[in-house]
Amino acid sequence: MSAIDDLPPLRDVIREHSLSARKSLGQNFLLDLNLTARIARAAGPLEDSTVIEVGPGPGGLTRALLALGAKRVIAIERDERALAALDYIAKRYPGRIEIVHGDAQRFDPRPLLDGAKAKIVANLPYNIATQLLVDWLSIEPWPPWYDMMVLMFQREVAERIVAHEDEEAYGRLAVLANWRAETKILFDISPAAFVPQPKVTSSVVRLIPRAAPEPCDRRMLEQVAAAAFGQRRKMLRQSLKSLSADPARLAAAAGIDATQRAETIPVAGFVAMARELADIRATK
Ligand SMILES: C[S@@+](CC[C@H](N)C(=O)[O-])C[C@H]1O[C@@H](n2cnc3c(N)ncnc32)[C@H](O)[C@@H]1O
Repeated sequence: MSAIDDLPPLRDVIREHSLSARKSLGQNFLLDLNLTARIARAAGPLEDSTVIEVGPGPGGLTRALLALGAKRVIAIERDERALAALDYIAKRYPGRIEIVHGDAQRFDPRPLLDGAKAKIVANLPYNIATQLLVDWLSIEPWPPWYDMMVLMFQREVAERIVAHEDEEAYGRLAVLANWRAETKILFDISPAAFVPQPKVTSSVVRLIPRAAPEPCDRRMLEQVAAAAFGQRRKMLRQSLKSLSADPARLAAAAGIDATQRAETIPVAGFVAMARELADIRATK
């Protein structure tokens, strides 16, 4: 019997289904059900929730979500071998889990949600984790179809998500993430908890989408952040040249001193510059 349910230990499931981890699928399995329960609990009370899980693998996190009362888990998995393995969970929690075979990068859960908000909870495959997050933060129209994300990343990526100005990890990802969501690193998980062990520590990050982020065109924001951080050691009057013939004026119109560098500008400053850029483009 396991720590959270009456199902077999994950090591037995992996052995029975020959689920040796594949690097190409970013597979590092978390076999400690106390830890998967800690991640599931970080998503708050689950009783009325529909949870989207990316990459359930042998099902450690899936089991925790269901044991803690998630009303429904929609799990999308690319690895066919894992689909067969997950059957034991479907039998234990009839009607509460839907397993979708496919690529999370092409998966739109909206038709399955009937307008209700979901939570995204996942130990993401590290090779596509950042891109998945950017896609979820770029959803239009905003607010999106989820009301919370609890996601595991490599520690270094987690730091780039939650960073603020004047911090080393501050960059394009933090601007997008903190513009659209409240972000927080909740706790770390050591490499020793995974099979196989990754080289680096992982962190669980919670993102709660803002209902009304400061209005601006997301693509303009991305362009300003890309130009400014593309030359992060340069002053804005230099780094924004690719966007505007008069970058000092663009910054000044947004209330920003163009002798500053990208890393010192808060998200609100990027938003103000994105609005000015949109105005300049509109009057051209
Ligand atoms: C880091 S493992 C996590 C497995 C499990 N949730 C756990 O915590 O032990 C990532 C999982 O994502 C799956 N995966 C990889 N690429 C995927 C994709 N594009 N779409 C859906 N699942 C994917 C892998 O097969 C693997 O099961």
